[in-house]
Amino acid sequence: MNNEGKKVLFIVNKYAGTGYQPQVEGRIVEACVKNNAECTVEFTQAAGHAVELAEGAKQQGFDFVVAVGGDGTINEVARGALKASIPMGIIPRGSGNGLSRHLGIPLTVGQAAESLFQSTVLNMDTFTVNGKLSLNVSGIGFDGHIANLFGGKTKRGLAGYVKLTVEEFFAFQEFDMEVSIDGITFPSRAFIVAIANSSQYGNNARIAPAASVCDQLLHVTLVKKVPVYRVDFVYNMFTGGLSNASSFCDMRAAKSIAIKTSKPVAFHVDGEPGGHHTEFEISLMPAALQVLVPTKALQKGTL
Ligand SMILES: Nc1ncnc2c1ncn2[C@@H]1O[C@H](COP(=O)(O)OP(=O)(O)OP(=O)(O)O)[C@@H](O)[C@H]1O
Repeated sequence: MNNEGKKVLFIVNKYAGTGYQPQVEGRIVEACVKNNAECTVEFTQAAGHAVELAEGAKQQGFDFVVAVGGDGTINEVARGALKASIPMGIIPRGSGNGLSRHLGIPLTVGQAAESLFQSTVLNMDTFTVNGKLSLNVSGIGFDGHIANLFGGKTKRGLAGYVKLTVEEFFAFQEFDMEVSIDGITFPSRAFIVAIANSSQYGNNARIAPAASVCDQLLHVTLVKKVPVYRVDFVYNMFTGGLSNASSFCDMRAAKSIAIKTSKPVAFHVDGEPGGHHTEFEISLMPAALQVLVPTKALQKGTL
């Protein structure tokens, strides 16, 4: 993609990940100057602000917007970009960076900013859970429970996330539900129902190794409560080895999913808390979002 003379709006969430470093702005400006792009940097003032900024960008003459933050910020920018029909790029600054890792976007600010100028626009699938946009991985059950607890904490980051997960693991139980996948309904019981567009939550935890963001399919993984001594399950998740061969996993591909649980269960959308529901309507939006991905990553054919 030739970005010579392009006008770019960078939308920065200073509170994403482990905090803001002033050199972030410098790296962004450097990459833009090097590539003759005209750059504007806006900092989000509150949750939800990134949606507004992205939505207004097209009218202000920007060619594309760039989310600088974690999966929550990327989700907000995508909501605005979808409404305005403007392409978006990503500079990952979150704690897990699931979507960015899947898309092959470099994890350092300088390299990610530079990669925007050697990129291709991919028409990426997205989906909604009860009307809320999801780009990466959403979940019902234990991961939703953790996201709802974690969302209320002021001190975030990977260490805090791991601590909370371990503390809550023993008390949280599997739940009963009725699952409808492309119109076929069956009873099931799970600890987590992960609905994946990309392959991973973040930090290379691949809950749906076969997932692609442009296969026009959702990948649902129903996960049983795994005993703590089964460290092989965690090992397999981090090495991309989870499959239907595991007695703890039931993995399916789908165009539409509906779930009814026997009691209210917590859910999350791209890691952001969604509250508790008993009915979940999951709808695919094929090829809906224009995302700048590194051309090199696209050529590998694994996105
Ligand atoms: N200025 C702001 N003040 C408070 N919250 C903000 C502000 N700007 C954005 N937010 C909110 O911060 C939340 C967390 O952002 P984000 O998900 O990008 O970071 P993270 O949680 O650290 O990363 P990840 O989701 O990858 O772990 C989002 O829900 C977003 O709405």
